[in-house]
Amino acid sequence: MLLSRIRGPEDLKALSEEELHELVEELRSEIIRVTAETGGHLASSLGAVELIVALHRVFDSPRDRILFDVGHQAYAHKLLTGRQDRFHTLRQEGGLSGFTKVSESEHDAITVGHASTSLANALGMAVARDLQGQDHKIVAVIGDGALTGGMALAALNKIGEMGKDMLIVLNDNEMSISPNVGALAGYFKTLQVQKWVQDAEKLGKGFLERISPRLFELADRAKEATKMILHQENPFYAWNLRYVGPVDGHDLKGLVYLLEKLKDLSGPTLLHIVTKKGKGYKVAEEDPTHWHGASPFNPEAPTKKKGSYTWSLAFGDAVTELAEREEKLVVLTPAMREGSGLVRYAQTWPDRYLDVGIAEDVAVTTAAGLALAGMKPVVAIYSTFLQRAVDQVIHDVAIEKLNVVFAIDRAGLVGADGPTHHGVFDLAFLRTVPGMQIAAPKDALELRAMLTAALEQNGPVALRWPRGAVEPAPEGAWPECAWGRWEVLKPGSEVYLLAFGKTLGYALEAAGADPRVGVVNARFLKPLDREVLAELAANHALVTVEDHQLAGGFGAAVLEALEELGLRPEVRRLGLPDRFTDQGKVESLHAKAGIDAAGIRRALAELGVNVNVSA
Ligand SMILES: CC(=O)c1sc(CCOP(=O)(O)OP(=O)(O)O)c(C)[n+]1Cc1cnc(C)nc1N
Ligand SMILES: [Mg+2]
Repeated sequence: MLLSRIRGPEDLKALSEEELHELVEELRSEIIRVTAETGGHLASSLGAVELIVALHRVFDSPRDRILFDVGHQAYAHKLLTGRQDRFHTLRQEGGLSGFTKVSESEHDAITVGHASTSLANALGMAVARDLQGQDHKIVAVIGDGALTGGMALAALNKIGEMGKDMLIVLNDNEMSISPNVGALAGYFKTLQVQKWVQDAEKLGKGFLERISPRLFELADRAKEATKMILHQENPFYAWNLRYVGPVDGHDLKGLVYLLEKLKDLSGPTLLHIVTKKGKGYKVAEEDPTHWHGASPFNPEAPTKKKGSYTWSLAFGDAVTELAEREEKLVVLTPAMREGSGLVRYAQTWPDRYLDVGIAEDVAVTTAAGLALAGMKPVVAIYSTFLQRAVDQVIHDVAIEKLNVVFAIDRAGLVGADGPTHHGVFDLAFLRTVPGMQIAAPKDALELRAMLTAALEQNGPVALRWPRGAVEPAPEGAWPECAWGRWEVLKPGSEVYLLAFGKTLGYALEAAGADPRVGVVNARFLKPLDREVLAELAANHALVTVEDHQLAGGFGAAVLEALEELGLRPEVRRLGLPDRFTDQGKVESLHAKAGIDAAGIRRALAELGVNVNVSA
């Protein structure tokens, strides 16, 4: 295996052109083999293999800095930079990250997982290089999806003004997770007309010249004229970038040739390459959305396994039904149609569906505009990605008390994607916002009840639910919601478990049938149900449990309320400690954090209540 001879990118320099092509094939096979076991971002990484081989052939990492936006397409980069032996641990607890990570390798220039950060990082590194009199190269690889993010475009604006030496490679596969959206994506397609012209030119050049040099000359002029027209609108020129492309992102020889030519040019250059997401693996090429984030699969007979019914689908079914009778409902997503369970909704209500691209800030403020104009917007957004729009929540939605509903998916620890994707900070930044109401349904039926009630509130509402499976609610079921009220599910004589969201299951398991331990579905964090809290706190110890950072979370809110109520029961707070939680299976991460049933029982024991496990 040629790949096994590659201990680092320097080993690529000695390979022949033929060996480089052989290496590309071996990399693809290894990516498929391992991702089939671990799951991961298969299609994106398959599409970037030639580019990554060419980059490491031409540039000198780690002296030269190669940045990958999102970092999910960088499996070949990991394999070429000394991590083959650990590649099988990809996305596992204690294993390699699924993204680039500075602490993992000197070849990983940035720690990522959220999109659109590579260009500002590259700008900072270029300014630092020049201030320190260094002369290494800086390359940022950014996808067409990531380029829909505002911070990427804003960084381009500054990069163009400063004119710093760097190479930006736009990896254009016309895909985000679902097909890419936005005017730029449409424009890129027209530029690809050029690529088509180039390909046709390659085919027709000799033929035309033989037939009629005059005809060839006319065709050549027509091509140049087309390019001029296209280039005139080329926004990259407006950003003072040298634009090169579009070129075939799988033509290894052509890429190496171009990168050699471009690497020493002064100023910022944008190389636009066109790739096929999922390249080299038929099922992934045919359905790059499904194979974007692949679950473990049989590489010999890859099938699209029908997953379990999830919270995302429960939300998607609910809004799809609700839109029937709620004509002002509009659902927005920042590029997460599949992840937020919105495929059915988007097909059923296309006029009331908005995918704004990877632009969470735009999603929230567009929702504000919709609300100001009399509509009922629901922003479907992952907890971790909502972090991108905190100011928009405060400034554009909350100050005017707009009724925007935030349907927060992936709340809590999410597993293999690790610290860049865990949704564990939203309660802390949301509950400080005046007028924001926050709730977590215990099941799909309660989600429906809360969703309908949320759309009638005066002001913003955040509903949050975890990644994972849930029992479906009966179609057409729209129960009432006792808004703001907690639900005592089990009485207890000595202590009450106040569980928020996902941890309710653990609390019920921990309490078992022990008569001393009560369990509350503390489904409202803001407003807290102070009436029930005061009643329970009067003569019981309390244990709060949440799948969120302890700092600023549900337990903190309970402590603050107890202080305001002048009550001092014994309290234990269970949640995530003040550090980032690494990747791993969610159940294992919950056990490590002590928010599972065993952890809750340990807290009960500290309070003198040893639950009989067999009870
Ligand atoms: C991994 C992850 O969370 C991905 S990968 C991806 C599509 C990126 O498209 P791009 O064209 O840049 O790359 P491609 O896959 O090669 O086509 C999205 C939207 N996400 C979710 C997402 C959403 N929002 C933000 C801020 N960051 C991320 N990472
Ligand atoms: Mg893309």
